[in-house]
Amino acid sequence: MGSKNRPDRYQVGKNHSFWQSWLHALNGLKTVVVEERNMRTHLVLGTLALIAGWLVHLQVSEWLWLALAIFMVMLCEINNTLAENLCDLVTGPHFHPLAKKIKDIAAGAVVFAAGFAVIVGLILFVPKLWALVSTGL
Ligand SMILES: Nc1ncnc2c1ncn2[C@@H]1O[C@H](COP(=O)(O)OP(=O)(O)OP(=O)(O)O)[C@@H](O)[C@H]1O
Repeated sequence: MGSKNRPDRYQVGKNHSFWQSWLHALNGLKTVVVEERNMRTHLVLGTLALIAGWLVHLQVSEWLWLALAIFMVMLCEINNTLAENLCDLVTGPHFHPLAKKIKDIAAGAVVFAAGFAVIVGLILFVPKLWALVSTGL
């Protein structure tokens, strides 16, 4: 059955099972990836950071910091998408100062988390790259 004909297409009540909740949650994540270019950028950068971590043999605690940084950015981007969609639902195509405030704050949270990720990246990778360069010289 195509997605357009699924019985839950116009569902407004509670989910009937754990699996239905799970499917809707996965669908929400897919929507963020498909609709938000910034989320795809975060995914690419996060993957590159994981590959870099594997190349420089991060320790377990370092992997945890890296994972935290990546997840924080993505969580904030998901939240940002949520705020954008809620504002668009309420205001439609019209300007509203509160919509601007909400969207700008949600975007600010992404920048804040990205700043944390940059700091974590610098702390983890700069010493290892420095050690590689200095042993290579
Ligand atoms: N209805 C509105 N009323 C007032 N300002 C708005 C409204 N919609 C958008 N804006 C302003 O335009 C900016 C961009 O809008 P929006 O967040 O929808 O686009 P976006 O390109 O998806 O943003 P992002 O780069 O954060 O993902 C907002 O941060 C906000 O400043």
